[in-house]
Amino acid sequence: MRRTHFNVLIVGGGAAGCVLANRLSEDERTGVGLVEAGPDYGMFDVERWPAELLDARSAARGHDWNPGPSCCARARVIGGSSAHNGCWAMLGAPADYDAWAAYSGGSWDHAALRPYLRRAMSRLRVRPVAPADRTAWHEAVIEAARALGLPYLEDVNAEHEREGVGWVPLNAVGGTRWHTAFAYLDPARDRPNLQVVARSLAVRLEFAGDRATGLVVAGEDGERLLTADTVILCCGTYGNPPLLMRSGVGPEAVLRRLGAPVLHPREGVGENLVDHSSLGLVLDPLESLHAAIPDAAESYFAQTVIKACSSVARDAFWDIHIVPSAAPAEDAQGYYNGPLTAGFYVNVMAPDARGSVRAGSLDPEEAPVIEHGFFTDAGGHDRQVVLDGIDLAHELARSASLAGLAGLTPWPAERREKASVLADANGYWHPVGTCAMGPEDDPLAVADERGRVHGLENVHVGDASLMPVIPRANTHLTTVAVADRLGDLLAPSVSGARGRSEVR
Ligand SMILES: Cc1cc2nc3c(=O)[nH]c(=O)nc-3n(C[C@H](O)[C@H](O)[C@H](O)COP(=O)(O)OP(=O)(O)OC[C@H]3O[C@@H](n4cnc5c(N)ncnc54)[C@H](O)[C@@H]3O)c2cc1C
Repeated sequence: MRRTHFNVLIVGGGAAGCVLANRLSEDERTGVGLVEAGPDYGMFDVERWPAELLDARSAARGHDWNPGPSCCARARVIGGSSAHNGCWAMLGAPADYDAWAAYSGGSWDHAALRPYLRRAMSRLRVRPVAPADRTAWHEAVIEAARALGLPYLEDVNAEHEREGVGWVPLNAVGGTRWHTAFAYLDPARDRPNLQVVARSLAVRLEFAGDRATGLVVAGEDGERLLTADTVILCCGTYGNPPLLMRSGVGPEAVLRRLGAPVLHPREGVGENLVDHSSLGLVLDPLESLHAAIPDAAESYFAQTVIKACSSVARDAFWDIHIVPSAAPAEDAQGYYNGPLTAGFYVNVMAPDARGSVRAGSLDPEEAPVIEHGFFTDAGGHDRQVVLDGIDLAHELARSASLAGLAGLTPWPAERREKASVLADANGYWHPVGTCAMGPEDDPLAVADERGRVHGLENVHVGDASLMPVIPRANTHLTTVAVADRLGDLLAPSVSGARGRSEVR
């Protein structure tokens, strides 16, 4: 029988949602609902799952929420963006996680997260790029970086390593993207106390005072109400603020403009958006590169990473990721079917700039208004970092091992100007922070160290939007670790054994 009341309702079945669904349904007395706007293709099965979501070699775009700029991509499917991402399994520097202590009364730091990060790597079956898959392009990148004095990193995630070049670890089993729906949801699917409510768009939360009583969802049969003792928001960095705003929680002026009820004003909702900003250095693939990679679509597009320190690095650890790429161009539909391209993508890993996410309207299908604010920091720190990275990318391209594979295209000096950097800016697909953890008196903070939204009794945030500081890494592993730890922190208080209400 399909339930309509749950002890815990997890809203958003993405990377974090799948982890929390697993962890909180371990207690068979806890009725858990997992609401997902997109489809659920069920247990891992090569026949049932769309090939593009299984193919780990490139990020897939066929399940995107809204057509639009690549930097706003996010997937609408069980597994969320973990089901279409690049499978890079990277960790931040210990200092990144230690910086969370200031936002959590000391309870989140590297020591607290470390076991969860390690567990995420094991559950997601992280493995190195197999020697047989390594392309001549990426072998040449390693040689070029070493020639410039960057150390070769046997393990790009080793905690003591500060800079260097190495092969990227991937959460892939063979060529299959091993995302959180397979790693976390599948092992829990048979539990009678867990129900996946797919193709159901969360419209708004219903409140009685400070307590959420339920969630209105829109599905194929129209709108219906799901009730819950506790709600955990896992709609992602772009999805949580619009849902809260439609529900009457957010900056008062924004709620009024939207025409939403002003139930729980909270200025930080949707603020503090941060992603790793980036610029590209496009190269001209030479005949030798075409010959070396006759079918680029058959290989992992991004196999190596260069971690480097800029001239304004704030500690001894990298603040730049350079992603070397030799891959087919993206076509208009977002599929990688075009001719071979080559280049370096330079990413600012500890950016100062901040942006925001707002609901576009009260219509839950309308795309959110996303302002990344890339390179808008007043001090110009982020621009300096990216230009240092672009300089390094030029040096790499000129090196003996790469110059024979791809030619430099013009990069005129005007491109260093602020206006040009702003116009060319892109992201790295790692948005975090729009429902950030922090003390109640911090206007930018939205949730406490247990993810509970300030001012609300039973609404929590459980995903990437909770991160108060972006790690110097791709964000999937950290998101999974955050959700896993929240699972431990919240399990006792959400347990159905507490008898607040029966699962019906
Ligand atoms: C193209 C791309 C490539 C990436 N590559 C990498 C990589 O290689 N390595 C890495 O570490 N990280 C990568 N990332 C980032 C990583 O995937 C994210 O950090 C991670 O998925 C964030 O998890 P989340 O749970 O916060 O959000 P998501 O995984 O996005 O999950 C949110 C879920 O909520 C659902 N949802 C949203 N709104 C609603 C609503 N109103 N009602 C119901 N459901 C809703 C969505 O459909 C989705 O399933 C990439 C991201 C993208 C977009």
